[in-house]
Parts: sequence; C-alpha cells; structure tokens
Amino acid sequence: MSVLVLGGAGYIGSHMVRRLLDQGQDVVVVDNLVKGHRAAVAPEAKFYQVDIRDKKALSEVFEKENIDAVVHFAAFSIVPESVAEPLMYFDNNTAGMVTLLEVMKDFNVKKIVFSSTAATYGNPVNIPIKETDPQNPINPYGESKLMMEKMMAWADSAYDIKWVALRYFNVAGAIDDGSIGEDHGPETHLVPIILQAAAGQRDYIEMFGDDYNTPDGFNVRDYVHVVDLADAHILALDYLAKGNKSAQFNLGSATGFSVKEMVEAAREATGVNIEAKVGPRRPGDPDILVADSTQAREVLGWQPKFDNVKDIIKTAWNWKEKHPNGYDDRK
Ligand SMILES: NC(=O)c1ccc[n+]([C@@H]2O[C@H](COP(=O)([O-])OP(=O)(O)OC[C@H]3O[C@@H](n4cnc5c(N)ncnc54)[C@H](O)[C@@H]3O)[C@@H](O)[C@H]2O)c1
Ligand SMILES: O=c1ccn([C@@H]2O[C@H](COP(=O)(O)OP(=O)(O)O[C@H]3O[C@H](CO)[C@@H](O)[C@H](O)[C@H]3O)[C@@H](O)[C@H]2O)c(=O)[nH]1
Repeated sequence: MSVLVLGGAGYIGSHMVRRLLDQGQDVVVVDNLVKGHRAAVAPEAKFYQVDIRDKKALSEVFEKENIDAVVHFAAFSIVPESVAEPLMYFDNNTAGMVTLLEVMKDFNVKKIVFSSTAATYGNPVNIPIKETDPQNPINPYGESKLMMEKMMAWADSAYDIKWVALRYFNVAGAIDDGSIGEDHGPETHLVPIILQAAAGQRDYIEMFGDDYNTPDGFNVRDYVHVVDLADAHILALDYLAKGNKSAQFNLGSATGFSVKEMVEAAREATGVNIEAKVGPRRPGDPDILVADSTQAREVLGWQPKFDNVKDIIKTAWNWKEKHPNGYDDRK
C-alpha cells in the first residue's frame, strides 16, 4: 500500500516525501509542477505530473497505484495573491478538493491528511489560538481552505472519509542536509526573502507595516520547522490508521516573533548585517497569529525538535548557501 502525496514537488510536500521514505513507506507523488520542482522529489518516490482538478488523470493514478491514504498539499497559498485573484484560489484549492474527494470515494480511499492554515482564523479572538476558536478568514486563501475543511467534514458524514486537518502556522527551515528547501516562484515568504538579502541577492528586506497592534508594531507570526511539521503528518497518518475520528490540530510553537525580531534572528543566524526598511502594510495580513498546539502534542504525541527561530533560520541558510538560486542550480 502507498501513501499518495499531492503537491509533493512543493516545499513542504517534498520534505514529507523524504520523511515517509525514511519510514519505509511506498510513496506516490502527484504534482502539476505549476509551483513545484521535479528535482525536489526524492527519486525513490513514483511521480505523476497531473493536475488534481483533472478527474480522469487523477483517477488513472488511483487505478494504477494501491493507495491507502492521501496527504494533500496541492494548493495555491499566497495571501496577497489571493486577495487580488480570489477566483483562482477557489478554483485551484476548493474545486480541486471536490475532484479529489470524488476520486477518493470512487476508489474507496478513506483517509486524508490535509494542509490547512492559521489563515482560516482571520483576526483571532484569543492568542494563542485554539482549534475551537472561531474561524473568520480575512482573505480568500484562508476562506478557500476553510471551505475545504468543511467539505471533508460533509464527505465524512456521507462517505465515511476520515480526515485530519493540520492548521499550520508559518513554516520555515529545511532538511538538515540542505538538499531540499524553500524555493517558491515568485518568493513572497519572509524567511527566504530575508536570506536573499543576506546573500546579497537583494539590497534590503522591506518590512510590511510598523503600525500593527503588536508590542513593536510589526506583524507577529509563529514559525514552525518544516521537518517538525512533516513529522506531525506521519503522526496524523498513524492516528487515522488506528481508526480514530476526524479532527483538526494547530501546528506552531506557541511563541510569536515579529518581522523585526525575525530580521534580528537572521542577522545572528547568518552573521550578515542584513539591511531592513519599513514599507507600507500588505493587504490581508492579521496582526498576530500564534498557535496553541496542545492538542497536537497530547492527542497525536507531536514533539517538535526546534524551539527557537534562530536554529530554524540556520537550516534555511544551509540550504540557501548550498543552492543560492534554489532548484535552478539543480537542473
Ligand atoms: N508555507 C507555509 O507557511 C504554509 C502555511 C500554512 C499552510 N500551508 C499549506 O501547505 C501546502 C504546501 O505549501 P508549500 O509552501 O509547500 O507550497 P508549494 O507551492 O511549495 O507547494 C504546493 C505544491 O502543489 C502543487 N499544486 C498546486 N496546485 C496543484 C494542482 N491543482 N494539481 C497538482 N498540483 C498542484 C504545486 O505545483 C506545488 O508543488 C499548501 O496547501 C499551503 O496552503 C503552507
Ligand atoms: O518581504 C516581506 C515578506 C513578508 N513580510 C511579513 O512577514 C510575515 C510573514 O509573511 P509570509 O512569510 O508571506 O507568510 P504569511 O503571509 O503569514 O503566510 C504564511 O503563513 C500562513 C499561516 O500563518 C499560511 O497560511 C500561508 O500559506 C503562508 O504563506 C507577514 O507579517 C508579512 O507581512 C514582510 O514584512 N516582508
């Protein structure tokens, strides 16, 4: 039996593929390579270049492979892009989930672990955020993911498809050998952008807004290491394999860092005096997102190994130093 990783050529998915292979699992990857990189997929995994909205092509993968469970990373995930192009997000993310659940139903595959997000909470009512807190997204990306969570819940009622939604906070870092890492095109994520400045590929990092309702005025986020995150997916698959009920878990560290603090941590991690300037706010950004991950720790037994952002940034810097131009260096 194989685990099917949708979006396995992307940043987080490629780390998940490596962790599954480490565990001795058979792995099948589906990715349309619109954002991902073929070179990010470990050669031991089977690869299909397929769009999950293509029902015929996706069904062929399920026909050929003996799929036991699905891990679903395949989505668009850039907050400001979703504000500008909401329908693109509802098409790729939300409509993509309709096709996927239909095919799972057709092939009697009953387990799915899903990449959800802190963006489903919108501007949170409590910090740290608990899974039971209200979900009122303030951007189309978060809305598309909340709709996907709800679709899985109804598919559970009707077809007994069991799911775990993992609501990630901000994912960063890279595998310790630096062989794969974060390379989004275009890059919009804070840590790789700060490291582009550290590597001399941009003159400075622009910090978006210094007038947020936070202690230093800069946006606060909760950063979680990508390998710790992948480990939570392994635990979620075990949880479903044991016949447990569908559930959702926050994945973060319970500690928030402002954009300014992240720049300072990156200066320490890299030894480079990275230049930073204050710019205007970016649309769709909540003030603070920090997770209460008690449920993931208690129910799944999740024990993240990284507990400070400097160490997380060091692993991202290791990847950056080895691959200054990301996967372009691997073609
Ligand atoms: N990076 C973060 O901080 C973060 C935080 C919360 C949630 N997430 C979620 O985690 C998942 C992975 O994020 P990432 O940073 O690795 O993104 P990514 O863009 O690197 O990976 C997504 C992968 O999915 C593929 N894909 C997208 N649409 C597809 C489709 N219709 N059919 C087939 N393949 C498709 C892309 O080509 C890409 O390889 C996303 O669902 C995202 O919403 C990410
Ligand atoms: O050049 C930059 C880039 C980002 N930021 C700020 O850095 C923080 C983090 O931004 P970014 O790395 O783009 O992540 P988010 O927009 O917080 O979104 C990430 O984290 C969310 C969960 O919190 C996920 O849902 C998304 O998929 C993922 O992209 C935000 O406050 C941004 O305003 C800057 O100040 N300058």
